Amino acid sequence: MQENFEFCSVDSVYLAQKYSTPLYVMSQDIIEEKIDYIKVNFLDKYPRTYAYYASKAFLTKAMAKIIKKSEMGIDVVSYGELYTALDAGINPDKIMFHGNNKSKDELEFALERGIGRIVVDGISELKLLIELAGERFTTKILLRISPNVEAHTHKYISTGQLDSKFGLSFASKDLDEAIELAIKSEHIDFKGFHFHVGSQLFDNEAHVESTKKAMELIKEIKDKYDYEIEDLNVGGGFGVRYTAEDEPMPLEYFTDAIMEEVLALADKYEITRPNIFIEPGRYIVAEAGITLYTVGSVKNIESVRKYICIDGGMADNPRPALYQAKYSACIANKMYDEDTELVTVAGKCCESGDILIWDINLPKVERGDILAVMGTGAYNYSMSSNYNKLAKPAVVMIHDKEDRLIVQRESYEDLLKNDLG
Ligand SMILES: Cc1ncc(COP(=O)(O)O)c(C=O)c1O
Ligand SMILES: N[C@@H](CCCC[NH3+])C(=O)O
Repeated sequence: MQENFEFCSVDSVYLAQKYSTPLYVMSQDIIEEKIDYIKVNFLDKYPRTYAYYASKAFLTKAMAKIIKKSEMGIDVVSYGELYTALDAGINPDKIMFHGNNKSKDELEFALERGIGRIVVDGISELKLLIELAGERFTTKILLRISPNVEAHTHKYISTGQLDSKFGLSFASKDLDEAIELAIKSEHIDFKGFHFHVGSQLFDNEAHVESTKKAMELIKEIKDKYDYEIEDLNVGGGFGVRYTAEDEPMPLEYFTDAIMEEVLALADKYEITRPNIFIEPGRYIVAEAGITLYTVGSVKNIESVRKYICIDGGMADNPRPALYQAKYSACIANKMYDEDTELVTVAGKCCESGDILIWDINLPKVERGDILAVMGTGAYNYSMSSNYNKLAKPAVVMIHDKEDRLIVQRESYEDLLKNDLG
């Protein structure tokens, strides 16, 4: 009897038949293992440390509920993410609100709901927030700094360099002005700084360099204003394995190095060690997800390339098109076939760039086979679109070998529901 690919002990071909394809499959067990790892290797290891899940990586009500029952807080960047987190019952105090262009409505909503910390991205946002807070609210804020460091990753997911749309540039006039304003304003409670240097990082240099700069800034503020900075949020960015060539480092390679700097510099500068926050997104969910597709057309251009075409593509996973991201995959119903051939996995959108995987060895593929793409838990569902009027796939959650539909497949009525004709 032929054996199929199992994901967390559940037959993936059975899932494809039960829920149809394309299908996102997430594992609650893997997500909880990752959260537990953060707890043991960071939160329990160092006092006054906090972890916030960067919900842009993957957010549904079921995911928010997993975070709610963990020790973690949640990072949101829009009204939509904030609304989802609150709807799932997350305590507003455990929400960190980010974004490089928060609207007046978003800020007002955050103030009214008593969101834990607002990460202010620039001087104009700070002024707006102070005005909105007025006499009615006092809110805790962090200032996002752009520490002017190079992170070794794709240009589009590098965020800590000088020329960046995020944060207040390190050692700039705007930053000096923002610090002074934040300290003097009675309507906000200035807690500290945030930086996020980039995503899918395999080395810790950018984090360490930025930590040094932030600690120096904290000392300068103590000297100049006799003001004690309490919080330092060092962002996320911890890389994961997508293919066998990737060599991700364990979380503590980043966090231990950051804490080492923080502790040494707090001693050296004779300042109180700040509370340290991290914000992992991809690290928690990427490897907890797979996507299942059905193979349709198979096209062989002799001596050039063999394409296998699937029923999804850049609409459900734009990462290969955007960042030349690489993925591994298998034919779920031919798991143990040893006779393989080199093929290219193409999506069904009307774009030549809609290629999910260039060059992968797979067993002889035929129409109707099920392709399982690994490591799609982060920035796939959350970045999906309806391009070519494709309906967004369903999401299934596996927990203790049981499968549960957590997001329904979009219907064609859904696609037209806001279209007034
Ligand atoms: C402010 C902020 N925090 C956290 C993250 C999470 O990053 P990652 O998914 O790489 O951990 C991001 C996204 O890159 C971000 O912009
Ligand atoms: N969307 C990006 C990462 C998010 C960056 C957010 N600052 C990716 O898929 O790799």
